[in-house]
Amino acid sequence: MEAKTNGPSVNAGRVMDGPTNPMVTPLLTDLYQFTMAYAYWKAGKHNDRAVFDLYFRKNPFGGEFTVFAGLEECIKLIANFELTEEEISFICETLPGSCEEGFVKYLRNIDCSDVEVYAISEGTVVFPKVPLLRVEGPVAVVQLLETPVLNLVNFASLVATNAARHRLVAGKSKMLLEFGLRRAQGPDGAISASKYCYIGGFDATSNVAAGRLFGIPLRGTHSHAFVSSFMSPDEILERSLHRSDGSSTCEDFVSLVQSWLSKIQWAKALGNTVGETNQSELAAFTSYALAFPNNFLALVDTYDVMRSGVPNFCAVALALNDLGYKSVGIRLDSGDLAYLSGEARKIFQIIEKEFGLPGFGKTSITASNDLNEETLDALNKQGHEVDCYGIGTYLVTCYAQAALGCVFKLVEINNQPRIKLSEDVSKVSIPCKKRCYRLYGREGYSLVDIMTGENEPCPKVGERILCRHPFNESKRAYVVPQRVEELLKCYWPGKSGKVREELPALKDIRDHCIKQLEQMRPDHIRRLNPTPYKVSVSAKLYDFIHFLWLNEAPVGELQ
Ligand SMILES: Nc1ncnc2c1ncn2[C@@H]1O[C@H](COP(=O)(O)OP(=O)(O)OP(=O)(O)O)[C@@H](O)[C@H]1O
Ligand SMILES: O=P(O)(O)OC[C@H]1O[C@H](OP(=O)(O)OP(=O)(O)O)[C@H](O)[C@@H]1O
Ligand SMILES: O=C(O)c1cccnc1
Ligand SMILES: [Mg+2]
Repeated sequence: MEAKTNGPSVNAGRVMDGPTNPMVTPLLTDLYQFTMAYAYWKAGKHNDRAVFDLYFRKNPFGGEFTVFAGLEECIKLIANFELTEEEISFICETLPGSCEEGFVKYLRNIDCSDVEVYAISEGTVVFPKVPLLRVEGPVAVVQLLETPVLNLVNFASLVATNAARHRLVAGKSKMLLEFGLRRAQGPDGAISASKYCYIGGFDATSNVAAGRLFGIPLRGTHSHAFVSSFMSPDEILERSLHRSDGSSTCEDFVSLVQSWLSKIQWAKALGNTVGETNQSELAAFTSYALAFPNNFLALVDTYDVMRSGVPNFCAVALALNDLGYKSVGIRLDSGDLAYLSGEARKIFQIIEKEFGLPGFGKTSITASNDLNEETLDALNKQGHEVDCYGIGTYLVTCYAQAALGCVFKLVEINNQPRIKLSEDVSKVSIPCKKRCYRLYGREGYSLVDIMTGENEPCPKVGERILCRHPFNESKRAYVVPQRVEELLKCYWPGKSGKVREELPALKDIRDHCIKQLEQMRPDHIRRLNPTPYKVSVSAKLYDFIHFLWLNEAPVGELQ
């Protein structure tokens, strides 16, 4: 998917590429956003100044943290938010009833030059109720943005969180490869998953288009088809291989491999356990090594991992070693990955000693096959020798949870705070245009996020501040922050004249995310029964929420 756009935007005097996916246009919204725009316009309300918060109510995957992602794409949408004549005609034909000419003129002129977007930096660890984006502007335009920005943030944050959770279970030292393209929900699901899994802490992807679009490292092995496509070593016609230093040429690499295989078969250290291996598999490995002598990695489970795949790999690796090449390793794609990785490791260590190959015991073992958080956790508990995981289906489809559930709620209009009530307290919105801070304690961990009204003084280092649960009167705590971080930064200044935050490079977003997770208190991010992170409001905002709540909630009458 090429990063094509409707053309660079000149909105607000800025030039910025459009979203990655050219389908992301102002029409990628729900019909009701356009019907409301028409009704606002009819009522002369379309330019009322509205403030909306984008937030979620519950962390995904039974956890207590979320990684925020998708911001760059939102800003690119906003920067390029203009309707073409064809799009305007389509909207007018589509709206129920007739569409007045004045509305057509209005649509011709809409853009986001008068919209302000404050957001938390992409890759930040975030929590329920805290706005990830605060979008302010003419109500009709901001409503049109609701659906696309939710679409751009929901999956991005969900899959980045899923990736981060896989990273936490796998541990820092393991290599994580995203293999999901074939199983993802369509092309955009796949491209998005590759991008946001990288942010969440994966090292590389197999998705070539994502590698090209975003500069994500590309990695891969080979498939069973490659192995089973060979019938016998006689098929290999070009058998010569230069030494790695170019000093000489081995004219018959196939025979060299065969001679190493028989040495392995006779090796006492291996207890004469290696019998006849599958020769078509050996042919496939030999052929792959001839193609990639510097990057030889073999999928060893096509026929029999221990009886054939591993000894065949070792024979080819030893032959490559004779010519000065270091092999990469093996991939296991079935069976008991804990057991097989342990057995393969033993063989590598024996070969290191028996044939004097320093480092061969550390040959890399990649595992794949329906892996997920649970299987990684089970492997850790059993003990294993896997160095690298290739993970597809469960990761990119977010199998454990279908959606994040971010919402976009009106919190102020024409400077009047608004609230949305609900029988379910967790669904009551937090009114007002707000500022949000993260307060850090003595040990360097963040203690609490606090939301305040826009004009309240900012919490200060060393000064005690009361942090209140937004809805539960008895839950409150004093905090003396050692560090205060303002969470919402200006990413699209509209006409405010403020300086726009730069959109960081993907690698920097990933580094930020990894650092954020390292700085979390471990009990917030553990898998089993994690501790909820505290999200609070200032005393003043608390009082105001409850004043507005009482004001808006009709008093019932008992009969
Ligand atoms: N030691 C282990 N502990 C827990 N789960 C494991 C372990 N080893 C492998 N698994 C998981 O068990 C499942 C095995 O799946 P399945 O039975 O479909 O595959 P298989 O029989 O190994 O291979 P295939 O049918 O593809 O040849 C996979 O999800 C895999 O990730
Ligand atoms: O298992 P996932 O996490 O989705 O990872 C990707 C899988 O895709 C490939 O094989 P594919 O599933 O296409 O075939 P196979 O299972 O029959 O090997 C690969 O060998 C992995 O098993
Ligand atoms: O490169 C691989 O091994 C790979 C890529 C995608 C899916 N399964 C495996
Ligand atoms: Mg599979």
